[in-house]
Amino acid sequence: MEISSVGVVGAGQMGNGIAHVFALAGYDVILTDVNEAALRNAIATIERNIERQVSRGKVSAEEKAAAMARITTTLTLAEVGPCDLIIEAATERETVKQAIFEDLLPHLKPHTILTSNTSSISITRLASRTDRPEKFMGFHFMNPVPVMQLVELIRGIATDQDTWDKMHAVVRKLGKTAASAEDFPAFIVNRILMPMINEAVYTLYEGVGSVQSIDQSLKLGANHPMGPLELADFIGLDTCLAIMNVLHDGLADTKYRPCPLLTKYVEAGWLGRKTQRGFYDYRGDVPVPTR
Ligand SMILES: CC(=O)CC(=O)SCCNC(=O)CCNC(=O)[C@H](O)C(C)(C)COP(=O)(O)OP(=O)(O)OC[C@H]1O[C@@H](n2cnc3c(N)ncnc32)[C@H](O)[C@@H]1OP(=O)(O)O
Ligand SMILES: NC(=O)C1=CN([C@@H]2O[C@H](COP(=O)(O)OP(=O)(O)OC[C@H]3O[C@@H](n4cnc5c(N)ncnc54)[C@H](OP(=O)(O)O)[C@@H]3O)[C@@H](O)[C@H]2O)C=CC1
Repeated sequence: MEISSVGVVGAGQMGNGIAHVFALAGYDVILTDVNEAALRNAIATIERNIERQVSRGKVSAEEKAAAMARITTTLTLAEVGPCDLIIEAATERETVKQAIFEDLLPHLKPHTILTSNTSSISITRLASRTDRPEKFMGFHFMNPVPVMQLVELIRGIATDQDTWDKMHAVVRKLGKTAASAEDFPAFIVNRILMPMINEAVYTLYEGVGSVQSIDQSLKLGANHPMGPLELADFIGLDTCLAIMNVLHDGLADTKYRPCPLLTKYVEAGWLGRKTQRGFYDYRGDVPVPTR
């Protein structure tokens, strides 16, 4: 069956980016969240980001209007159940994701494919709690979704070939490129990226460099578009810590232990850009390092 309707659960920075690219590619999108303000902010963000593409001549005004008209929002999770494809993009916590899939089960169509945008959590374990582990896989977009070319596709132990092929076809229709990963903690991108970010936080914690010198070193010395601390703030420090914990627990190797300074920032509620404060303070005109 052709996929035409897509349900996106969680309207944070990833959920809004995912809704954006699917709507522009011609899919009907229903976006849901537990938080009404998150839904309102998501629509405003999508509008702004597509307008940016219009102003750069990448998208026409007609395409923008058609894409915006394809997105609806709801606070009722059950309403996304009948979609052909569901992408869960809620907070990086296994209990949250399990509860979402459990609540969705009675409302699904028999053919509905379930996916998670998780950065690190076991696809096989999430799938095993549903009635369709063969129609379940990891569908991992990169941030910012409208800009980044890669989508990591993760095969759970039970994912069948038809589901796998269908998601590859969806990635092609989005104009993006798929990378295949087996289901081990944090898959490929975050298995490599997050220990680097964590090491940057240790470098700060041990006083080897300041926020500014660490970020400048990787930007000018290794040609990274963002420094690792700037990138951590961009991803969300809660998400970075959650991924490190999955690596640490799942691979049982002390080389993945999260830096205590990262934990401290998260405990303070300084989660990066989304809360206006992290390794930088974003409340003024320009970001100011907090250490
Ligand atoms: C944690 C996980 O599970 C996995 C992850 O996602 S890890 C994080 C992966 N992401 C990264 O590593 C991002 C690293 N940073 C970058 O690549 C760049 O800094 C960046 C692309 C985010 C911004 O690039 P920049 O050159 O500083 O900014 P800017 O010039 O404003 O933007 C570049 C282009 O993207 C567009 N853009 C930026 N954000 C956008 C958005 N949200 N929506 C639409 N377009 C956007 C801009 O309009 C611009 O388009 P043109 O090329 O047509 O001019
Ligand atoms: N940030 C990144 O760079 C990337 C993140 N990811 C992954 O994407 C997912 C989302 O991350 P991100 O968008 O950054 O996180 P955000 O914190 O920006 O957004 C998460 C959203 O999910 C909402 N939410 C929480 N519980 C539920 C629920 N039960 N039902 C519906 N919505 C819920 C939150 O609401 P509230 O705020 O009220 O709790 C919030 O609006 C995570 O799994 C993350 O690991 C993947 C790639 C990159």
